[in-house]
Amino acid sequence: MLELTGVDFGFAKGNLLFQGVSLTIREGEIVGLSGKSGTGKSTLGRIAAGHLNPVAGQVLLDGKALTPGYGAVQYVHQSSIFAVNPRWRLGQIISEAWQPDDVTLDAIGVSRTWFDRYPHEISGGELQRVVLARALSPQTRFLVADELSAMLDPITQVEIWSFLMKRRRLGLGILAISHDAALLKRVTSRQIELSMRRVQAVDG
Ligand SMILES: Nc1ncnc2c1ncn2[C@@H]1O[C@H](COP(=O)(O)OP(=O)(O)OP(=O)(O)O)[C@@H](O)[C@H]1O
Repeated sequence: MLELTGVDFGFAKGNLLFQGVSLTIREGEIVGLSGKSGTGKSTLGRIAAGHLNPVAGQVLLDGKALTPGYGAVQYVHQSSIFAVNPRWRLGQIISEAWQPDDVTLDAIGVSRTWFDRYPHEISGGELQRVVLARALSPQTRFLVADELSAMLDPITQVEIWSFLMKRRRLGLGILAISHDAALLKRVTSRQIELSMRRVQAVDG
């Protein structure tokens, strides 16, 4: 179980972006996170993945503090270009994490023919899929999917979410951050909304 308890965070001292945020994602659960632009959804997602430390509160994985560098919680952002080394070829970028099997690559829509190319030599949507493939190594137990499919065409979006829902049935927990209410309704079992300084349940 991935738990955030009483999390406060602010970029500037004395100016909190949000306060006392608690949320839980169980294995095999997809939780939706929505909220107005700038409320801190991506920031909360990065805290959940251990990329940022909260000012107060805790991030716990199975009741223990999240260990930096351990890949059990992966964060995939809408702007994948910032998440890759531009000097590395795509094959190297993916194999930094693991060697994905053909089933995973096909399901996500990643072609091995791209592996010799650099990040700027594929499209934004293709790069998004490469970053997702990299994030889904067998040791990944929770995925923070931050506007994961916003750059993708509707068919690819459906294919990727079908694959993620299969992985969910195998135990993957997902925090799905999105402005797309229809998508969240379709893929999540529970939704929460981040508004200034707090989080509240939308349903279930
Ligand atoms: N490194 C930073 N330093 C200072 N402020 C930051 C930094 N990163 C983000 N912010 C600010 O923190 C606030 C929350 O940003 P965040 O990206 O988490 O919001 P969001 O809810 O995900 O927004 P959106 O829906 O537009 O993606 C924004 O006002 C943003 O400008």
